[in-house]
Amino acid sequence: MALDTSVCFIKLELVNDGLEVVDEFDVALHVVRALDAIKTMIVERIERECGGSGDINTYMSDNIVVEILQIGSGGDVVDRPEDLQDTAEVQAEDDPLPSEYIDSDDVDCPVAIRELGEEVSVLAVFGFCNMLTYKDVHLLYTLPVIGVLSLITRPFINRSEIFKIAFISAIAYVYITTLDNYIFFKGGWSYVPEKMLGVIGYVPIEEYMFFVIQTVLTSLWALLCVRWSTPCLNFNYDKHSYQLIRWIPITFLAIATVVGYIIAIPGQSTFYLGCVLWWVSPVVIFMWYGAGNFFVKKIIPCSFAIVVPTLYLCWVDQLALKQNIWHINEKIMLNIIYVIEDLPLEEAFFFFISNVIVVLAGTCFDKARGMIETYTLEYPQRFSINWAFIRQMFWAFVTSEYNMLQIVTGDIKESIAIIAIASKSFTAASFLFQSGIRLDLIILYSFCRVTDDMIDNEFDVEKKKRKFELTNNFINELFHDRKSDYDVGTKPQKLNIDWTTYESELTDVEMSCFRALSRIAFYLPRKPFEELLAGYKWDIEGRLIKNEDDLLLYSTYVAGSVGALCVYVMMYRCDNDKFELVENYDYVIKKAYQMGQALQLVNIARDIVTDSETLGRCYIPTEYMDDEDEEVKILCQEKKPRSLGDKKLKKYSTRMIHLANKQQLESVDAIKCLPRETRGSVLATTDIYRGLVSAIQSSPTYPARASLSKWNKIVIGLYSLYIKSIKYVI
Ligand SMILES: CC(C)=CCC/C(C)=C/CC/C(C)=C/CC/C(C)=C/[C@@H]1[C@@H](COP(=O)(O)OP(=O)(O)O)[C@]1(C)CC/C=C(\C)CC/C=C(\C)CCC=C(C)C
Repeated sequence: MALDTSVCFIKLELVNDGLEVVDEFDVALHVVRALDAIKTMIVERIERECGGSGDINTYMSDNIVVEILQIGSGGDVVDRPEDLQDTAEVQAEDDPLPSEYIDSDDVDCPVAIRELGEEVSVLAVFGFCNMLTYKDVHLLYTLPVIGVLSLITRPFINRSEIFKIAFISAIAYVYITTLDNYIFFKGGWSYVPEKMLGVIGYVPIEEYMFFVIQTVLTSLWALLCVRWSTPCLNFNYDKHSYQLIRWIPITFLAIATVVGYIIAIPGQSTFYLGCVLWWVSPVVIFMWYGAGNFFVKKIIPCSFAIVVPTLYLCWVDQLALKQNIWHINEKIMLNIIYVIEDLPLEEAFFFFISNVIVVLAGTCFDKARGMIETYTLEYPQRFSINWAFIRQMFWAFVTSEYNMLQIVTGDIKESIAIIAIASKSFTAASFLFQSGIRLDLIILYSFCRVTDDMIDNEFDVEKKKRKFELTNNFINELFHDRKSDYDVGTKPQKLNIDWTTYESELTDVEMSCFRALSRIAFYLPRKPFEELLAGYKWDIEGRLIKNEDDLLLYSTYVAGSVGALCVYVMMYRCDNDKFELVENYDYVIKKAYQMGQALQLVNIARDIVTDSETLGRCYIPTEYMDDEDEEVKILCQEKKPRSLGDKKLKKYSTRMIHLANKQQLESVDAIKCLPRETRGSVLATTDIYRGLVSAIQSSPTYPARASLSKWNKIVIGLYSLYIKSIKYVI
């Protein structure tokens, strides 16, 4: 066995009123504690000499090996540490063993012990084998976990998340550094110098690294746990319960601060617990004030975000304690409860509470961002790393939701319900975007959906026309002050829309979608909405599609326009304000139109049968048909698409799919021009939708309404998000 031998001197003093052993040299004490043989011998010796009984805790260490070569007896003091500094063999040859020599079965290195009346001293040469250092703990147990989490969270990391993690790490660093130095200074923790890179103040360098490492690790994990819900769904508008949830925990935390301060007496068993309580509670009080209600609404994902890293870090800590990398002074702990072997309650509590702080700090950030994204009019600053935005974040954090208009969240809830029912694919895809983009895409989707349904599902032609007129008026009112087709605003403004006409003629759900759109319309251009309406008009008039130019024009109206609007959402809501100035903006918008066309072509290729059967519509270019009049009659009047036969239906759909593929191929590279954080998600969204192509083509007959299984959507989505997108993000 390869041994890295060292010499150390251990002094054990017998305290007069008992036989307590006081350590002066921590490292050596670890050795003593690690060795049953030494413990037994010392206790026997103490009992023989002093008539008392010793109580020395024993910790068997896997990686410290010791052989006891020499023991001083009575006044015969062995005082030659130099002799022992060489090697065990030299020591053994030079000095014949005294009678008290203890031969231990399971140790390899020499130890000499001497006694000085009431004082027992141990001179020990011990060896470390395969010993972990604090640096190794990071290299083996914390940094690889961060590496894995970074890979998993890569598509969801944006400037805002980086800013959040950096901000929390900086605060945690300053805050915990002070506490840690204080506890080390008061002797609460000690460490083995050989196992550290060095010390700054009272704290090892690796410990400073640990503050940041823990914050990053827990924040990345928390991101995976908590990012899936739209922030405004976690707002509490009930003032009474809001105040209870806010003040009851704050009262307890205030008491904990005072109690912690009182019991944090250096050298006492309550010192560690007291320090943690009085240091940590005030900061939790501050965060709970602004985000406690938000946290409670997300209690399940937040708990998961706290508990998993806490358990993991406890396990790593126990490992390090076992390896004697650091040591907690038993005198400053209650010493009653050990969570698991070697791990005292206070230590586990320290990890728990520090993770609570990290997750709660993230929640504060998410709540503030949620307020800003939901109440754009009240919080007009876009994300930017500057004082104006940070100030806005602070006000959004301290503001109680019940003081804000609840109808805003009500409208968003309606929009979420609409997308959830109408499209599983878009619902799933929406979760791939960060919360602000997700929210506005959902608002956009539901507006498009309800207006499209007004045309498709309304069988009374007059009513249909009236609803179209209302929508047209609404768009005109919304964009009346725009100077050009693609003119957009950068700051939200109060709108002068007379809602009474709409309220009397639209359903509640439609009203919600109209109101929700009106709140985000300031940064959207007018033209794509006009095109969308042109597409609806096409449908109302039952206009036929004569050729591929017509097909592309119709697709531009109903879907290209949507693609362009999606780009505006992503540009405005992304976490990079430079996107206002992107040079090739026109190019991206043109390509977004093309991508929209590609998806609409897939949609038409899939829905030949349902469009005919349910709506009496035909989007197949009539130039494809062998007998135009006959086939249009079958599809639009008789509504019997199957009578065309599978072969023909497949032929038409295949031609349209070819056109879709061409549009998709020509546009997909423009994804590179979108904000980085959205690229993977856009690719996944469009790929999931385009997955319908293989569903249509793999069916031997023309399917009624081809769809993808949930599993297939997941596989395509993950592949696009993690693998295919690499080309577009680097
Ligand atoms: C992730 C997410 C929530 C996205 C929302 C996108 C959005 C706002 C879609 C609107 C959909 C809609 C209802 C439009 C009305 C007209 C219509 C029916 C269009 C067809 C959509 C299909 O939806 P669905 O399957 O639910 O329709 P039916 O049940 O058949 O009635 C369309 C096929 C249009 C879809 C088009 C897009 C989502 C645009 C895609 C383009 C981009 C995201 C831009 C990419 C950018 C570059 C630079 C390439």
